[in-house]
Amino acid sequence: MTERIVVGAALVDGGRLLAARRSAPAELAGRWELPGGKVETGETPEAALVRELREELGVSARPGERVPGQWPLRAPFVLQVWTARLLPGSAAPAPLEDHDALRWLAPAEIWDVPWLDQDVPAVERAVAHLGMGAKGAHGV
Ligand SMILES: Nc1nc2c([nH]c(=O)n2[C@H]2C[C@H](O)[C@@H](COP(=O)(O)OP(=O)(O)OP(=O)(O)O)O2)c(=O)[nH]1
Repeated sequence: MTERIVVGAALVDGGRLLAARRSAPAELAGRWELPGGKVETGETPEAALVRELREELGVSARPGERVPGQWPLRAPFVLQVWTARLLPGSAAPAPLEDHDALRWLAPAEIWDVPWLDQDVPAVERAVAHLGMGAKGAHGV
């Protein structure tokens, strides 16, 4: 089966990472994820990221670099993560679709939310990549 990419944004502003709580489907609702979504045919992951952040959060964002690695989701999907920043003049993020809460997490708060299980390694890598690791914060 051909792999399909879900892009997740490690959206950072003021040294904090945005986490979004899913409102659907039932098996994912209440858990936290990196905002994003499926890359469509003919679309680059970066373009998908910008589109999804506009649709889901109402923001104007620019993608940064890819966080190395990819993480398996329900087949055929795999999660890839890009860093992202809000463009000057962007609206503040709002949970317009798919989510019912948003939080900007400071480094010491990254593990305060129940991330989707499959997102945990991706968030770990993103946080390390961004230099946001808080000593002793995870699993202690
Ligand atoms: N956006 C996002 N989706 C994730 C993450 N982790 C994870 O397991 N998923 C799953 C949830 C969904 O089954 C799938 C992404 O689909 P989605 O519903 O967000 O994407 P979409 O907006 O393109 O949705 P669709 O209407 O085309 O189905 O990947 C994550 O960190 N971010």
